[in-house]
Amino acid sequence: MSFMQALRRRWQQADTLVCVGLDPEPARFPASFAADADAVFAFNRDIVDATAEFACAFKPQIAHFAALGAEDALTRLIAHIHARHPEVPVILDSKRGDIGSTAQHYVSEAFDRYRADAVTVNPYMGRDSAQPFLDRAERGVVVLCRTSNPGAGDLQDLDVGGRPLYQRVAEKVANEWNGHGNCALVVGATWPEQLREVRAIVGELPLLVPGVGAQGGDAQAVVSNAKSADGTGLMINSSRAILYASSGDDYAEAAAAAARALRDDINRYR
Ligand SMILES: O=C(O)c1cc(=O)[nH]c(=O)n1[C@@H]1O[C@H](COP(=O)(O)O)[C@@H](O)[C@H]1O
Repeated sequence: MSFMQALRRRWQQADTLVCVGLDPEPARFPASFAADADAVFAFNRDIVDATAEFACAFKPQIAHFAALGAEDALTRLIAHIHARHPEVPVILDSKRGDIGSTAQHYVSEAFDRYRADAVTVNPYMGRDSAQPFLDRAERGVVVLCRTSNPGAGDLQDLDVGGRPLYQRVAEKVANEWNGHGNCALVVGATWPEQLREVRAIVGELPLLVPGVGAQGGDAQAVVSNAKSADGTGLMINSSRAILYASSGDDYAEAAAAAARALRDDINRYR
């Protein structure tokens, strides 16, 4: 099953638009992990098992693993998700983009080494840098459009022929890069107005929306501005607010409660 099929099925069957972000920071793990040599895997596994029923996708962020030399933990974590929660697709957040010959290696990294179902991609280098990802029709390609950070507008709002660059990115991806129907866009929850504009441009294209929780984005504003016509179309990501909901022994229950609360909050406005 392709990433897009799995995502749509998950939206319908589990009735959730929550993407659970997996951004390990060992300093924030509960004290019980201090002596665990495999803490990065074990903590994330527990979070995954506790939150899977509320998740339309999991999104491990690669730098959080690579900086710790924990690539092996990432490999095993994604394998664990596929084995135990095969209905929940995995988006590897690596924001790649390079000349085509190098991009091929990033494609292998995401899809063959880590076995992710989708990957985040930076469009700055243009179509040929994204093409090796786009060619893997069964995998998702989630392209940065209007990111959640305070400086997003520095480049993404630059005027390009009377329209901001991020709107051009949205148009290009929806109309030119999506030949295999495997594209999605990243638009931050911190920008409700831009979410509305992007939704108007891209029709039913799925949007990955990070920025609720720790970055302060508002779920109601996201849903009312950016849901698709059938009340889906969104992967609303929260990482730290779920992962570190409690630093006590109840970390897994607290993560599940946070994911459930976000799901319910989102569903109230769909
Ligand atoms: O591509 C992303 O996932 C992403 C894009 C963006 O515009 N903003 C953004 O925060 N992210 C990622 O989404 C996650 C947000 O984490 P929290 O702020 O803890 O929920 C991090 O892994 C970021 O790297």
